[in-house]
Amino acid sequence: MAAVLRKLIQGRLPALAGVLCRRSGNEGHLFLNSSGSTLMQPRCGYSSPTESVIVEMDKATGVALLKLNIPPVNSLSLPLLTELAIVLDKLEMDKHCRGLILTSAVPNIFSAGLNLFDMMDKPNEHYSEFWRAVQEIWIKLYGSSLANIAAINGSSPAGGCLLALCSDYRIMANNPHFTIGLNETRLGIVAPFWFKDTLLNTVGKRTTEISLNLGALYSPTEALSLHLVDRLVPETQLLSAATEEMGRWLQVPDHARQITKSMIRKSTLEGLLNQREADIKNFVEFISRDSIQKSLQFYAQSLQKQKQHIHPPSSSCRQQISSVTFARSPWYSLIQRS
Ligand SMILES: CC/C=C\CC/C=C/CC(=O)SCCNC(=O)CCNC(=O)[C@H](O)C(C)(C)COP(=O)(O)OP(=O)(O)OC[C@H]1O[C@@H](n2cnc3c(N)ncnc32)[C@H](O)[C@@H]1OP(=O)(O)O
Repeated sequence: MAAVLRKLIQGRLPALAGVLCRRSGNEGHLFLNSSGSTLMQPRCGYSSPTESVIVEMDKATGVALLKLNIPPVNSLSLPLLTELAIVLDKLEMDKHCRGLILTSAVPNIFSAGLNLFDMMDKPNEHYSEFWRAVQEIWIKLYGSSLANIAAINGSSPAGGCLLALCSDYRIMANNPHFTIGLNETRLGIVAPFWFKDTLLNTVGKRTTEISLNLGALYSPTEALSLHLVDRLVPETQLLSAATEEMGRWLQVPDHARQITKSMIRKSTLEGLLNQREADIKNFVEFISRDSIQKSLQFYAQSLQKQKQHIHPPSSSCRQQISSVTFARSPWYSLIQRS
């Protein structure tokens, strides 16, 4: 099987070289680097030095529960992305690990998406390093050989939604106060093509068109109806539901599931793998523009102002927002006030 997977990556999926390939046996794990050469990796534990990524490994089932743990909102900062990348590599290398459940240790928030302050008022070198780290996480999660289930236990805008979209299956806590979606346009920024492709592969073209253009954030019920998530459960049952669902995925032999997953996601992954440097250059050029910086600053400030001055919208006001939910959008609040 190792030979089949290696051939698949080196030959038929050349651009996926660098995405992990696993093999059984006593000799450890096989990692194919971007030049196609093999590196032996020792087996290791999953400590994250700052505890910003907590991993609880169930040795009996081979399922790792990974909790993001950066209060207040699990924003994806450069240090968090770096730690997450290390943990994901370790899990991928562990031959006992077959499945990953991604969730949050922060109450009511899955992830607030990319850390706004990593995209503001920084030198271009920082933007470049940050964006490479964002790309890396997407490549590792979307290209993971593990069965991957997102247990979405809170709001999940923008990059937070992307994390969830990388999973094979999404279960969300059915709490009407939570929202999920790619809301980038609401910040005056643009979801990159690989964010768009990940959404497109999940919900189809028409929903992608509406969601991305409007920067829509959806309630769990709306997200379910659009197939942005696969199932809703009461908050208290989220982890047991994710564990039960994982059992279904692990009934399938790993090699068959992994090759099938590669086949389905290959072209999307190649879209970025073939032009990573150009994508970084594009991001740096875009994010460093004065107009974009002003937009982000305004957005970050309004998040803070919202907390200081604005009460949550009344239920009648929320109903008016209706199917495209802009709840929690500082822009919406500012429009309402003016
Ligand atoms: C060519 C391509 C170009 C560009 C592509 C770039 C792509 C970007 C994708 C992204 O992910 S952009 C980030 C988008 N994220 C958001 O819009 C989320 C904004 N946050 C919220 O809506 C809310 O904070 C929340 C629903 C997540 C949580 O609400 P709540 O529990 O009420 O917390 P607060 O709003 O009071 O926030 C607490 C604290 O956290 C700060 N914060 C919130 N989000 C972020 C963030 N993304 N990055 C950094 N910091 C964030 C917020 O300002 C508060 O800070 P305090 O100092 O006031 O405590």
